[in-house]
Amino acid sequence: MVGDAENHVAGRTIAAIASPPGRGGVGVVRVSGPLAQAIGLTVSGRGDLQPRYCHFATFRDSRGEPLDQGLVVFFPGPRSFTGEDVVELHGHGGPAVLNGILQAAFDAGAEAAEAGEFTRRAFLNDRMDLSQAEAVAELIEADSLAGARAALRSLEGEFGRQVEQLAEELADLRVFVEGSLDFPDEDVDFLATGDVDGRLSAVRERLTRLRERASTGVRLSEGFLVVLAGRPNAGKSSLLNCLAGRESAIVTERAGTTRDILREKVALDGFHVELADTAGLRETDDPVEREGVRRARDLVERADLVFFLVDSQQGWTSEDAREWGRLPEDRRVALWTKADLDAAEGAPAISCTGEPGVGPLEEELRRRLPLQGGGDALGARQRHLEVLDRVATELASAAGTLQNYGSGDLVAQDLRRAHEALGEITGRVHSDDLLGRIFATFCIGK
Ligand SMILES: Nc1nc2c(c(=O)[nH]1)N(C=O)[C@@H](CNc1ccc(C(=O)N[C@@H](CCC(=O)O)C(=O)O)cc1)CN2
Ligand SMILES: Nc1nc2c(ncn2[C@@H]2O[C@H](COP(=O)(O)OP(=O)(O)OP(=O)(O)O)[C@@H](O)[C@H]2O)c(=O)[nH]1
Ligand SMILES: [Mg+2]
Repeated sequence: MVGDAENHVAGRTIAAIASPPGRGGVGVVRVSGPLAQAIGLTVSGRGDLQPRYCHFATFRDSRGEPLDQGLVVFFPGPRSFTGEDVVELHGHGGPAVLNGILQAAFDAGAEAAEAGEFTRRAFLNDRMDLSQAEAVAELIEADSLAGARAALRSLEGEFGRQVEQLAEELADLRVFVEGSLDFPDEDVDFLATGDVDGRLSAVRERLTRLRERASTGVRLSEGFLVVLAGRPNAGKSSLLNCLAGRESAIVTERAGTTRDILREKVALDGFHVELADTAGLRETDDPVEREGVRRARDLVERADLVFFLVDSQQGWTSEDAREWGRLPEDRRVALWTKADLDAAEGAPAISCTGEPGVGPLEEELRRRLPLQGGGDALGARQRHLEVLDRVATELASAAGTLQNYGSGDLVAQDLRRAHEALGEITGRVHSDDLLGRIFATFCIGK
């Protein structure tokens, strides 16, 4: 299905509390759809609403009982967030008041908005493409300024424009390659004359660059998972506490203290790093500890980085060697602990209680995690990376075929698939199912 406004008949008028639950200075009930203006008039008791103007009013319920003093704003479509008539009722930010105002809007003809429905309407009414709609959610979810900036770049349309540009270049290439298929008997090698090869490499390079910017954006919002693993008593929980700056995990001199996974978030260069303390790795008959070890091994598989802690007083044992061997090779870093007690060599050494502190661990984090590139990151989601990877695979296949003087048909097919996949990012090509999955993750009122 192709996303255009005709597909969307805005019959229903929707309403929801747009501000977060809880209490705040001000709270907003937002209404969108054909009845918005009438609802604004009814709830505010006013005779008229000047477009895009803040009116002071007393909001009343359907029996005429006063609910709140507030401000009402009317945005006639299409110059509104959703592209439809929108009314905002700004009241005091408490649950009783806002639920009362929302109920008054329902009584005047509105229906409850679904999660993300305002933004979904903005998309369906061509106010924004899908990457922008998703950036709205990224922006709201951002809890670092770097993450918010990346989301804003995408909200302003930067991601969508980059994708569209790639799509146009692919469209040109397709036209050329498909055109050449109509002259199979010509002597001239059409694919060679049009520099299809060169143009394709240029597109692939831009795609790689875009993938990097989007992947940094995903990282900014999702952060990194760093697992502290090691044999019992290595000092994992002490390290977690020290990095978190609070006594999060129980620390004792007994081996096998930790069983559950404990998580603490820290910030590093604008990125979130989630540190996970785990049960000491060993074979044991204790069923509780065994479950802890199982969970630790599971988590290691999902980690971006695993620190394997080794007690420098104990030295590197055969058990350490065995556990180290089970860790993912490309994501493991050995770390001597308790360096205040014993000088260790070979791997970076840290101490939670004395010299050299935990600086060497931070150095390793900076060395091993891709923390750079935040400056031009684009707010994006895992879904976008998957699409870009699919596009890259198709284009790699096209390039391979070209290099081997393979059939133009195959090249055309790969280009078509790549081109179509790109459309899933901006929503040029979308299904109701895709929209359903995307907007279900939004909050009500967004
Ligand atoms: N009170 C309030 N604050 C808000 C929002 C809102 O809906 N209400 N937003 C909701 O997310 C964000 C702002 N986004 C908005 C985007 C477009 C339009 C809008 O009316 N656009 C018209 C007019 C543009 C103009 O005058 O330049 C348009 O695009 O035609 C409004 C809000 C953040 N702050
Ligand atoms: N001197 C010194 N002692 C430490 C340091 N880190 C941990 N310890 C001690 O080592 C012992 C074990 O520390 P934990 O942090 O509980 O070790 P763990 O790896 O979490 O152990 P399990 O949960 O049993 O797997 C405790 O007595 C800590 O006080 C350190 O940097 N210096
Ligand atoms: Mg522990």
